[in-house]
Amino acid sequence: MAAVKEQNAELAPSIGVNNLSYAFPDGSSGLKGLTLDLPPGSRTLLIGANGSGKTTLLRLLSGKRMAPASTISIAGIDPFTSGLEGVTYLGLEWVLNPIVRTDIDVPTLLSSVGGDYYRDRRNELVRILDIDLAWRMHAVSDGERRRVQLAMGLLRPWRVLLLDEITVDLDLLSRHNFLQWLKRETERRACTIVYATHILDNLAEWPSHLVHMSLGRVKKWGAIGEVDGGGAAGQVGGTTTGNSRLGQLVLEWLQEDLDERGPREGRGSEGKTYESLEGKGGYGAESR
Ligand SMILES: Nc1ncnc2c1ncn2[C@@H]1O[C@H](COP(=O)(O)OP(=O)(O)OP(=O)(O)O)[C@@H](O)[C@H]1O
Repeated sequence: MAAVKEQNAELAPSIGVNNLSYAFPDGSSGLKGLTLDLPPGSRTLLIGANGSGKTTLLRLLSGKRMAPASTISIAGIDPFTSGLEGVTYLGLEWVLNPIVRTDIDVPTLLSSVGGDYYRDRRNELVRILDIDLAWRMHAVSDGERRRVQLAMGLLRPWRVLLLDEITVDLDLLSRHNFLQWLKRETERRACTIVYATHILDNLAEWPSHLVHMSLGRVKKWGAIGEVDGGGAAGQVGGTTTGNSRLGQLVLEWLQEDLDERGPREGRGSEGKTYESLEGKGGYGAESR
């Protein structure tokens, strides 16, 4: 198992940033002299105040904004000039896509982004994100909608995932399960994650690297433990602060609620699962 993890980590893309400065079209300065070297298979948390430049950096890494030549390389390739395959950026624009507010059902939506092809991933994401296949998207809550969006965005097996806080609508247990799934992805596949977030609950064991951004600069970065002298895990999500103790308590409450509810099958959701739909000759059955 350890050997598999190491092999996956070696094959995953590295992310390099070399003295990157960026000015917005209006001339204002966005980033100043950033240098980073995030290793293959790493899970990096981008930490910084509102306006510190996290989104700007992620958009540059994704190739959505053009960085000066030779300042960014992903697996050795400039993402803007070479249009890298396998880089998934999930941020605000993606969240605002109107399709997920129309009167459309979940299986059709997932099918439209390759769900029938990536069947195992689709079923796993539906389970991990606790999605009800009977939902219609014009009549779900914000968090339910976000879960379906996440399943859509993560379905294709990305090699680099750039997440700009898109878990704000998830309840504590859903977010916890989602973050654990992301961690497993980096352990079983060759992939690398950069995640900008303000929500540090349940993240103690998650990151391999931290980047601290302030006013368009990187103030500190490195492997967790090097950056903070080994203290961040306790502060971020351990049992040393009142906030994380509260987080733990809420997590347990939600888990109890879920346990009381039991599995979806047989309660109010028409008993729908992908397995049952396929068994009844429903979605995707003919392509089996
Ligand atoms: N298109 C733009 N033109 C000019 N300035 C911009 C533009 N977009 C963002 N900025 C400015 O750049 C700075 C960095 O913004 P950015 O969105 O990268 O911050 P952030 O760290 O992601 O913040 P948050 O935590 O609030 O999401 C901010 O001060 C913002 O006002």
